[in-house]
Amino acid sequence: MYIIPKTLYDKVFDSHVVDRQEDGTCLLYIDRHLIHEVTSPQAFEGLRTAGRKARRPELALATVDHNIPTDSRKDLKDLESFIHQPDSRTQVLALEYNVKEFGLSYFGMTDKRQGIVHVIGPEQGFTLPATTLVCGDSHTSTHGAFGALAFGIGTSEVEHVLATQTILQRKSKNMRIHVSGKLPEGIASKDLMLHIIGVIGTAGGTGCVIEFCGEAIEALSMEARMSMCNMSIEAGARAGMIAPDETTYEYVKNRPLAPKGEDWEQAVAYWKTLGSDEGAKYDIEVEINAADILPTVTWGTSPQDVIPVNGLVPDPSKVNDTVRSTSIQRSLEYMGLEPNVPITSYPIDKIFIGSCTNSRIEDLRLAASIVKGRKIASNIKHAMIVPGSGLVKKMAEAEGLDQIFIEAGFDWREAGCSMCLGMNPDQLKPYERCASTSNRNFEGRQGAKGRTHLVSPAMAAAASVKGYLCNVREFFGDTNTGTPTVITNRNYDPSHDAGSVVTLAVDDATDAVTDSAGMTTSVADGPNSSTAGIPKFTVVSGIAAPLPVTNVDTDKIIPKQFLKTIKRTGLGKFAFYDIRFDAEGNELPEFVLNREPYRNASILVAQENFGCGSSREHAPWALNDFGIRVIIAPSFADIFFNNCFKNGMLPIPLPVEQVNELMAAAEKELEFTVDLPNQVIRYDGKEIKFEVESFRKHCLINGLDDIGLTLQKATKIDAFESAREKNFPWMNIRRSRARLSPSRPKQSTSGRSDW
Ligand SMILES: CC(C)[C@H](C(=O)O)[C@@H](O)C(=O)O
Ligand code: SF4
Repeated sequence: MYIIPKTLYDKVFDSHVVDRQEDGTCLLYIDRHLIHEVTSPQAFEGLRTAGRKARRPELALATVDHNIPTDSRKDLKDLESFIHQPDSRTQVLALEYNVKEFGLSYFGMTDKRQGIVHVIGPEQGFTLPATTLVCGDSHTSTHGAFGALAFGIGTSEVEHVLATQTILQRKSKNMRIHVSGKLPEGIASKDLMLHIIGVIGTAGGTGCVIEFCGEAIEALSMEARMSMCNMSIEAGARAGMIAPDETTYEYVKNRPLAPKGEDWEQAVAYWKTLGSDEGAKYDIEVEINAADILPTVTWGTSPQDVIPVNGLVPDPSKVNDTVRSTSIQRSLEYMGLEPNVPITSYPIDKIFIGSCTNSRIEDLRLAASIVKGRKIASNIKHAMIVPGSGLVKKMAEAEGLDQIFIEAGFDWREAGCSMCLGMNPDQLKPYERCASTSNRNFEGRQGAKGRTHLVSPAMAAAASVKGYLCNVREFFGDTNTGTPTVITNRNYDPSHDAGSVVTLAVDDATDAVTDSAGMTTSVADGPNSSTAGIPKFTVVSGIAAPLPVTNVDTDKIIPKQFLKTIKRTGLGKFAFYDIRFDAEGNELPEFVLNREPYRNASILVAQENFGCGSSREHAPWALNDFGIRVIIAPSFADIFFNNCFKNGMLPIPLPVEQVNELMAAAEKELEFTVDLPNQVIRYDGKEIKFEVESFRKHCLINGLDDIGLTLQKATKIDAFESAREKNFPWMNIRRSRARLSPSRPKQSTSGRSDW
């Protein structure tokens, strides 16, 4: 019998399908769910309002990371006095309240296992090969480094997963990025990934799951693989994946939540079958030669704006494409750069080593190996090291890395997202230039008018010493300063840390099943399976606003400071805040939505890759609240596209020529009618047909809440779960009553951090 060869992605996806509809929409089982304070309050509120419970609370792990200050916690008494920003505090307290009410495991601020969601998942062995893992966060792609299918979701989907332990998904395309050869000395996986994004562009992976493979990938450590998969989202992909191998098993083994004993043997035997089959088909293939990679930096305001560190700032006058040339011009103005000047000529003000891309122990070791025995340059105003988790911090301190950094002049911080997105006090001031190991260099990302250059940890460390972006490889041959020794102390084993020991009590298995079965009965029988929910969408007529800009990211649609709400409403007045208002809050007359008749637009016509970047559902909430119900563009970022449907909004992808026609009509202030039942846009006596998936159309027209629809399939989910428990016992997480986490702040109300 001929068996169709499958890719790694096909295998993991197919093994999680609970139900497949005729139009290809699948109900996928979710094995792991990470939760943080920013994208979850509205999801818990939704459950509460509908009287729903969390179906498998033990499969979720929550922590606080985005909002929290990274100041020393030595004097932390309570969250009220520690988190000064009221909205940030509210989100953190809301999570503490919610994890208790819904019975989820939680690492709060006094727990040393707290950290950035994408650092703590792998660290705890919560992330495992062959599993499906989601989080209301775009960088969930990080976990694909283990051969998991891991992707970011919106808040409505967080609610869906909590209620049903499943998610609605369509199969993405398979993309393979093969990296041959060996990475040259001093070149990190961050350089490689920035180079790849420069090659394929921020929309290059749209609609795809990327599999990274080849000699250079196999040689990477798990930390380095995580940095690559983490930034797959910056390449527009739904997820990034790397087939598990001995490096993976070695990393996972003995982690607190990793399978043990016989389960471990069974798990590894299964993981070994996951690699893509010989002859498996990929929709897109990209070949990269590792030897071509130089230390890479970004010069602009999109992660695709990369050059090798020895390169010159690009010259927009040399670019024929006018849209591209204007966008380069705008980025250069924002970044305060002159064309044709070496990127190394600009002094750097701040250094940020941290974020879910580069805050793991290996990143810190590399940075320490560069700054050891040196001092930061006099023009550096502030250099921060922000470990990704309390355990990374502890490990680094055990190795003496903190002392190396402190002696060099760095500020040694507590774990959190920190200056990666500036939702907390760590921010750039206007016009400050930062060498940052984070993943996004969008305008205002690290602070209003702040200027971000994305680099590897070694490059950030080198910039801290020189005071400007420089080639880290100079440090390798620099006899005055000595060759950096890479610190490779691997003796510290987090699984031996008392704070992270997990005992699996046999009787807990019964608890989990009873919980689950009890809940399923209640959701299937009670009012909780009601399907009424979102506003109905049939025909929308109105003014269409032209926004002829590519790569409109969700940071631009709704900047970070407005993500601190615990509601879904009221964001319309903040939509496009930074390009709609000046620093004093006055409207900028040139912005389209500030002009008549576009202030009353219900339709937006935009360009490629609309809604890229962060998974924040606040972006469609803000547009919806402003009055926009339809967005027309040549392409959309996956998570944003999904999020629109969950809110009764219709994103319409059309070929670029048709979008341009509509753009011209919108500029003439013509009214459009978008008729969903007939799938047609009418304007100026003309018609343009559009496609929409039949299930999504059905839900929009009838205003159906897909949680209610999914709950009607509870019997199928039950059957899938039972088979899974039997065939893959190692995938379960069973709570132990054995241990409570140490010292919690008084108001820390969570009760289930007790695996
Ligand atoms: C807050 C969250 C929705 C967001 C994301 O999805 O990426 C954040 O982590 C970011 O990096 O912008
Ligand atoms: S990208 Fe930045 S803000 Fe987002 S999860 Fe990672 S560290 Fe946090």
